Amino acid sequence: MRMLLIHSDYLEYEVKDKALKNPEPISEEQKKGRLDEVLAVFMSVEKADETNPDEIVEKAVVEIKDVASQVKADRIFVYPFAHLSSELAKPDVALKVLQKIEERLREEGFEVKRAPFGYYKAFRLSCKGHPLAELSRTIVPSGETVS
Ligand SMILES: NCC(=O)N[C@H]1[C@@H](O)[C@H](n2cnc3c(N)ncnc32)O[C@@H]1CO
Repeated sequence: MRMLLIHSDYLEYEVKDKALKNPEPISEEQKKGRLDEVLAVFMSVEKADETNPDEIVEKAVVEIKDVASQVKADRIFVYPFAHLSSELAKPDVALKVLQKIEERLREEGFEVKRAPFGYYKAFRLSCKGHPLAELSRTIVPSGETVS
Protein backbone atom coordinates (compact mmCIF):
# COMPACT_ATOMS: atom_id res chain seq x y z
CA MET A 1 0.00 0.00 0.00
CA ARG A 2 1.18 3.53 -0.82
CA MET A 3 -0.04 6.43 1.28
CA LEU A 4 0.30 10.19 0.81
CA LEU A 5 -0.59 12.02 4.02
CA ILE A 6 -1.38 15.76 3.82
CA HIS A 7 -2.17 17.73 6.97
CA SER A 8 -4.77 20.19 5.73
CA ASP A 9 -6.91 23.16 6.71
CA TYR A 10 -9.66 21.34 4.79
CA LEU A 11 -10.33 18.71 2.14
CA GLU A 12 -13.52 18.79 0.14
CA TYR A 13 -14.60 16.58 -2.77
CA GLU A 14 -17.44 16.31 -5.25
CA VAL A 15 -18.22 13.13 -7.20
CA LYS A 16 -18.17 13.81 -10.95
CA ASP A 17 -18.42 10.50 -12.79
CA LYS A 18 -18.04 6.73 -12.53
CA ALA A 19 -14.44 5.56 -12.88
CA LEU A 20 -15.36 1.87 -12.57
CA LYS A 21 -18.16 -0.09 -14.21
CA ASN A 22 -19.47 -0.93 -10.72
CA PRO A 23 -18.38 1.80 -8.31
CA GLU A 24 -19.34 1.70 -4.63
CA PRO A 25 -23.07 2.50 -4.27
CA ILE A 26 -23.42 5.92 -2.62
CA SER A 27 -26.23 8.10 -1.27
CA GLU A 28 -26.98 11.62 -2.53
CA GLU A 29 -25.35 12.92 0.64
CA GLN A 30 -22.08 11.11 -0.13
CA LYS A 31 -21.71 12.87 -3.49
CA LYS A 32 -20.06 15.78 -1.69
CA GLY A 33 -17.99 15.84 1.47
CA ARG A 34 -15.74 18.12 3.47
CA LEU A 35 -13.70 18.00 6.66
CA ASP A 36 -11.82 20.90 8.24
CA GLU A 37 -8.57 20.57 10.21
CA VAL A 38 -7.94 17.11 8.79
CA LEU A 39 -5.19 14.63 8.00
CA ALA A 40 -5.98 13.63 4.42
CA VAL A 41 -4.68 10.16 3.57
CA PHE A 42 -4.57 9.31 -0.13
CA MET A 43 -4.20 5.54 -0.48
CA SER A 44 -3.39 3.14 -3.30
CA VAL A 45 -4.01 -0.47 -2.25
CA GLU A 46 -1.50 -2.69 -4.08
CA LYS A 47 -1.43 -6.20 -5.54
CA ALA A 48 0.99 -7.40 -2.86
CA ASP A 49 -1.54 -6.37 -0.20
CA GLU A 50 -3.93 -9.06 -1.45
CA THR A 51 -1.80 -11.71 0.27
CA ASN A 52 -2.77 -10.37 3.71
CA PRO A 53 -5.35 -7.54 3.67
CA ASP A 54 -5.98 -7.73 7.42
CA GLU A 55 -2.30 -7.17 8.18
CA ILE A 56 -2.19 -4.23 5.78
CA VAL A 57 -5.19 -2.66 7.51
CA GLU A 58 -3.49 -2.87 10.90
CA LYS A 59 -0.15 -1.57 9.58
CA ALA A 60 -1.91 1.35 7.86
CA VAL A 61 -3.79 2.24 11.06
CA VAL A 62 -0.50 2.23 13.02
CA GLU A 63 1.14 4.58 10.49
CA ILE A 64 -1.86 6.91 10.28
CA LYS A 65 -2.16 7.08 14.10
CA ASP A 66 1.57 7.86 14.33
CA VAL A 67 1.37 10.77 11.86
CA ALA A 68 -1.91 12.02 13.33
CA SER A 69 -0.35 12.22 16.80
CA GLN A 70 2.73 14.03 15.43
CA VAL A 71 0.63 16.69 13.66
CA LYS A 72 -2.06 16.67 16.36
CA ALA A 73 -4.91 15.79 14.00
CA ASP A 74 -8.02 14.08 15.32
CA ARG A 75 -9.88 14.00 12.00
CA ILE A 76 -8.88 11.69 9.15
CA PHE A 77 -10.03 11.71 5.53
CA VAL A 78 -9.57 8.25 3.94
CA TYR A 79 -9.25 8.95 0.21
CA PRO A 80 -9.07 6.13 -2.38
CA PHE A 81 -6.42 7.20 -4.89
CA ALA A 82 -5.30 4.88 -7.69
CA HIS A 83 -2.36 7.06 -8.78
CA LEU A 84 0.32 6.21 -6.25
CA SER A 85 1.20 2.78 -7.64
CA SER A 86 1.47 0.92 -10.93
CA GLU A 87 0.58 -2.40 -9.26
CA LEU A 88 -2.94 -1.86 -7.97
CA ALA A 89 -4.99 -4.40 -6.05
CA LYS A 90 -8.32 -5.51 -7.51
CA PRO A 91 -11.11 -3.01 -6.71
CA ASP A 92 -13.09 -5.41 -4.52
CA VAL A 93 -10.05 -6.08 -2.29
CA ALA A 94 -9.07 -2.40 -2.25
CA LEU A 95 -12.54 -1.25 -1.20
CA LYS A 96 -12.70 -3.75 1.66
CA VAL A 97 -9.26 -2.65 2.90
CA LEU A 98 -10.25 1.02 2.86
CA GLN A 99 -13.60 0.34 4.55
CA LYS A 100 -11.81 -1.61 7.29
CA ILE A 101 -9.24 1.17 7.78
CA GLU A 102 -12.12 3.67 8.15
CA GLU A 103 -13.81 1.43 10.72
CA ARG A 104 -10.60 0.83 12.72
CA LEU A 105 -9.72 4.54 12.82
CA ARG A 106 -13.20 5.29 14.21
CA GLU A 107 -12.65 2.59 16.83
CA GLU A 108 -9.41 4.41 17.73
CA GLY A 109 -11.44 7.56 18.42
CA PHE A 110 -10.86 9.60 15.26
CA GLU A 111 -13.57 11.50 13.39
CA VAL A 112 -13.35 9.84 9.96
CA LYS A 113 -14.77 10.39 6.49
CA ARG A 114 -14.03 8.22 3.48
CA ALA A 115 -14.35 9.52 -0.07
CA PRO A 116 -16.44 7.29 -2.37
CA PHE A 117 -14.63 4.46 -4.15
CA GLY A 118 -14.66 4.02 -7.94
CA TYR A 119 -15.44 7.57 -9.03
CA TYR A 120 -13.75 10.53 -10.62
CA LYS A 121 -13.96 13.32 -8.06
CA ALA A 122 -13.15 17.00 -8.02
CA PHE A 123 -11.36 17.92 -4.81
CA ARG A 124 -9.90 20.93 -3.07
CA LEU A 125 -7.26 20.68 -0.41
CA SER A 126 -5.44 23.30 1.63
CA CYS A 127 -2.10 21.89 2.79
CA LYS A 128 -0.85 23.52 5.99
CA GLY A 129 2.74 23.62 4.71
CA HIS A 130 4.56 22.91 7.99
CA PRO A 131 7.51 20.46 7.90
CA LEU A 132 5.35 17.41 8.69
CA ALA A 133 2.38 18.46 6.52
CA GLU A 134 3.40 16.29 3.54
CA LEU A 135 4.46 12.71 4.23
CA SER A 136 4.36 9.40 2.37
CA ARG A 137 4.44 5.83 3.66
CA THR A 138 4.77 2.47 1.95
CA ILE A 139 3.38 -0.62 3.68
CA VAL A 140 3.88 -4.24 2.59
CA PRO A 141 2.70 -7.52 4.08
CA SER A 142 5.36 -9.43 6.09
CA GLY A 143 7.56 -11.47 3.79
CA GLU A 144 7.03 -9.13 0.82
CA THR A 145 9.65 -6.60 -0.28
CA VAL A 146 9.04 -3.02 -1.36
CA SER A 147 9.43 -2.78 -5.15
N1 LIG B 1 -8.65 9.80 -8.36
C1 LIG B 1 -9.74 8.94 -8.67
C2 LIG B 1 -9.39 7.51 -8.33
O1 LIG B 1 -8.30 7.20 -7.90
N2 LIG B 1 -10.38 6.62 -8.57
C3 LIG B 1 -10.16 5.22 -8.34
C4 LIG B 1 -10.42 4.82 -6.90
O2 LIG B 1 -11.54 5.50 -6.37
C5 LIG B 1 -10.81 3.35 -7.04
N3 LIG B 1 -9.72 2.38 -7.00
C6 LIG B 1 -9.63 1.29 -7.81
N4 LIG B 1 -8.62 0.50 -7.46
C7 LIG B 1 -8.03 1.10 -6.38
C8 LIG B 1 -6.92 0.75 -5.56
N5 LIG B 1 -6.21 -0.39 -5.77
N6 LIG B 1 -6.58 1.57 -4.55
C9 LIG B 1 -7.28 2.71 -4.35
N7 LIG B 1 -8.34 3.11 -5.08
C10 LIG B 1 -8.72 2.29 -6.10
O3 LIG B 1 -11.42 3.25 -8.35
C11 LIG B 1 -11.17 4.40 -9.11
C12 LIG B 1 -10.69 4.00 -10.49
O4 LIG B 1 -9.46 3.35 -10.39
